[in-house]
Amino acid sequence: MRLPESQVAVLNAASATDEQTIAQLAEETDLKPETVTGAVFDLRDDGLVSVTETVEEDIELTDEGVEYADDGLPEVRLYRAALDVDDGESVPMGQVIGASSLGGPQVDIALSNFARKGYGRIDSGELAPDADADPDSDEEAAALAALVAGDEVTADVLDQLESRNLVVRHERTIRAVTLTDEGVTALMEGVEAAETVDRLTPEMLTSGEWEDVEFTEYNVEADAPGVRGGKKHILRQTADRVKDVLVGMGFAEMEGPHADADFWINDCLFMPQDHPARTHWDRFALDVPPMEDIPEDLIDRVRSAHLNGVGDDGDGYHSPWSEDFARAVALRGHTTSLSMRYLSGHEVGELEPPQRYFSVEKVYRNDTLDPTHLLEFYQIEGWVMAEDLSVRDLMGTFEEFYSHFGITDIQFKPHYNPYTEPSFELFGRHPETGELIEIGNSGMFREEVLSPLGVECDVMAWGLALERLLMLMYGFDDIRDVHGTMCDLDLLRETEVLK
Ligand SMILES: N[C@@H](Cc1ccccc1)C(=O)O
Repeated sequence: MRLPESQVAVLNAASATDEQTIAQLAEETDLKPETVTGAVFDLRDDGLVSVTETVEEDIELTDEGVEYADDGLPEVRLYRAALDVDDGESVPMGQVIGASSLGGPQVDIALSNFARKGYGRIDSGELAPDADADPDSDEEAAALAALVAGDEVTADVLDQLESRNLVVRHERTIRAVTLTDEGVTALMEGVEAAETVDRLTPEMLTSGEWEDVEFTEYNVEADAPGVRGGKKHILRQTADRVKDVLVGMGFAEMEGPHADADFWINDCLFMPQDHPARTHWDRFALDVPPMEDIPEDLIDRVRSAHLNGVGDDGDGYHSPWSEDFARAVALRGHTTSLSMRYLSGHEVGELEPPQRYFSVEKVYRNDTLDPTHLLEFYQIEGWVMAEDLSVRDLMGTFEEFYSHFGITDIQFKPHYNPYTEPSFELFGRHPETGELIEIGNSGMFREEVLSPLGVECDVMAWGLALERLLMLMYGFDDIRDVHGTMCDLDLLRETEVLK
């Protein structure tokens, strides 16, 4: 039998009784591992060898992990320093930190693990080490040492180390190769290397030799470095998908300014001017001239709703209402400003029911960045204007919308908004953590909102969080996995948004 040279080498090196890995065969044949892999696949396809694959996990200490393995965990060092400073009593934190020779971010790391791991209490600037704590039996320290020594550690402590970024895990496919009976027979009958070439050269072309050579077959299964081109961010891809779904449900898209007058962002929504959300704590005010282009008659009707309410038995806020305040420009904290612009007729003229509109756009809030909050995020805004709408219509719309994303267990909770009545929040269950997370807010616009806008029928409306939808779809639990410097590149590269 004639086979390509690399296959002959592998076949000779393989054994019918002992499994050999690609690495072992590469060593024995002096071929590159990828060449061996290619040869092995070809031999397997010809029935001459059999291959079993197992996935193994490689655990590697990060630089920080190596450092702690050498110098000790920061919390352990802090504990020992606390004992040194004072035998078991409570001591000022600054003094202990000074004595511990911990510096920079390690201080925070030490403090945050100190109490968690039972090394003592931290109380108004004092550290009280627990005399009974035993740093010598610190599980995490022991696990780091075991990993350095190449020993096994339990899954629990490994998870802990991974969550502290002290280790990273990689998966590796190990292929073990043995000769089949046919392989043994072929070897006994004699296997010779056929001349094969894996590339065409100019010389072969000019000499005409190319007509006679045997080409190595392509091995499309060989391990190869991944090629990564640019691609749309999964958030953007999901936004596009949301737009497709909503257009499919009969909605038209709204557009409008990111920086808008408070009038559209808040006043039209019957948000009292002294509402806490309207202070500089929550919004990003802009130092730009006030907005001129607001219909005067609408301003009059909104002012009157705030002062006196609407209808015969209406009631307003009876507190001052300032037009200057309403014209001031800020970054929108929700895209309900767009809904106000459209419902008022200011954007596309007066609208006759039924109507459906949506937007998938950015909003800005002066929140504190954490795993579920960003300062800028995307809202899926929407509303339906029609006669005789009910909360049942609203719920049904959400059920239909989310079902397009495979989410079928939405929960509803009564809520309060100054501009809707009734109102409710939407929750979805996180596929990994099992937690219920808030994914949106909604309701039926109240009379005080609709009447000044000149709308005479019902309007149901909502604002849903696009990033939260993504969390439910892809199971990550920190929004910073998809944004900013801490993002999870593998997640961003590998996640495919279904069309
Ligand atoms: N503006 C609300 C969402 C909402 C829109 C319309 C009606 C009711 C609620 C928010 O940002 O949370």
